[in-house]
Amino acid sequence: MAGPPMMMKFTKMHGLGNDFIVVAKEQALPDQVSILANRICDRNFGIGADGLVYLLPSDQADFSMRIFNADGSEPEQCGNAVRCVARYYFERISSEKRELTVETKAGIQRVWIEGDTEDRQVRVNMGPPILAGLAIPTRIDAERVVDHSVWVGTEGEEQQHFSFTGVSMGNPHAVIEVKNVEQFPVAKWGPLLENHPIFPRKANIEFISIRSEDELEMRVWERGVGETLACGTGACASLVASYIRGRTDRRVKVHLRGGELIIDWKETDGCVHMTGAATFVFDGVWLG
Ligand SMILES: N[C@H](CCC[C@H](N)C(=O)O)C(=O)O
Repeated sequence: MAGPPMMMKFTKMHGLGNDFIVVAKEQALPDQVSILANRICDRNFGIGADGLVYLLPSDQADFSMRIFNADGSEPEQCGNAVRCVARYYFERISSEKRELTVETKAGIQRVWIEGDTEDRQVRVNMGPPILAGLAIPTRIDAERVVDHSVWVGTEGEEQQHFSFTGVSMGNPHAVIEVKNVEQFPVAKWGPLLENHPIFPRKANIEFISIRSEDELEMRVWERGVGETLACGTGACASLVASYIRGRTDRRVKVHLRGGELIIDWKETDGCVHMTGAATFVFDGVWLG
C-alpha cells in the first residue's frame, strides 16, 4: 500500500534556459534523493528540469546549495544554479545584503545581486580554474591538458578525432573548438566524449566557436543531463581554455543557446567571475 503522496513545495527557476526545481529546506535531504531527482526531473512523468537543487542552511556561509543532475548524480558545482538560489535567497529569504556567500561541494562562493527586480543580474566568483590533468580529473598526468587528442566512435563506425582542453571549475569539463558550433552534431558526439575512459568521473563537453577575442559561442553536452541551453561552469571552462590557447582575452561574452553570460578570469585573484540572469518561472507542489 503506497503511503500518502509526498507534498513538496518547489520553485521552478532557470539560468538562461538551464532549468531547475529549487527546494528550500530547513533540514536534511530526503532519503534516496538521487532517485527522487531522476523522477522529478523527468519531462514526461515528473515536473521536468535539468536538475534538482536544494537551498539549505549553512554554518559557514549565508546558505548552502546541493544540486542533483537529471540522472540523479550529484555534481560538485553548477554555475546557473548558484545564480538561481542566490536570487531566491535574496528575494524570498533575506534581502538584507546584496553580497552573499554560498557553500557548495566545490567550496564557498561569493555572490553579488546586481540590478533591480526587473533586470536582475547575479555575479558569482566561481573560484580559480583547476588545470592539472589528474585533478580535473582526467587520466593525463600533466600540468595542463591543452589540445589533447582523443578518438571516439560507435561499433563498426570510423573513429572520429577530437582535441580537447581540460578545465575543472569544481566539476570536470572538456572544451573542443569546432568551425561552426550551430551545425555541430552535439547529440552524436557528446555522449561518447562524456563517457570516454580518459575521464574517470565522466565530463561535461563544451563545443565552441570563437567569434572574436572577446566573444565566443558555446553549446554543451552536460554530464548526467545531455544537451542543455546553457552551462555556467561550462562557460567559465570555455573562457579559461580559450585564453590559455591564445584564442581570446581574459574577459568574454559567451553566447549560449539560452542567452549570454559575461565571464572574466581576473588577473588580480586568479578567479573566474560569471555574470548573468536568474529567472523565476512558477511555484508549485510536487505530489510525489
Ligand atoms: N551537469 C554538470 C552540473 C551542472 C552544471 C551546469 N548546469 C552549470 O550551470 O554549471 C556536471 O555534472 O558537472
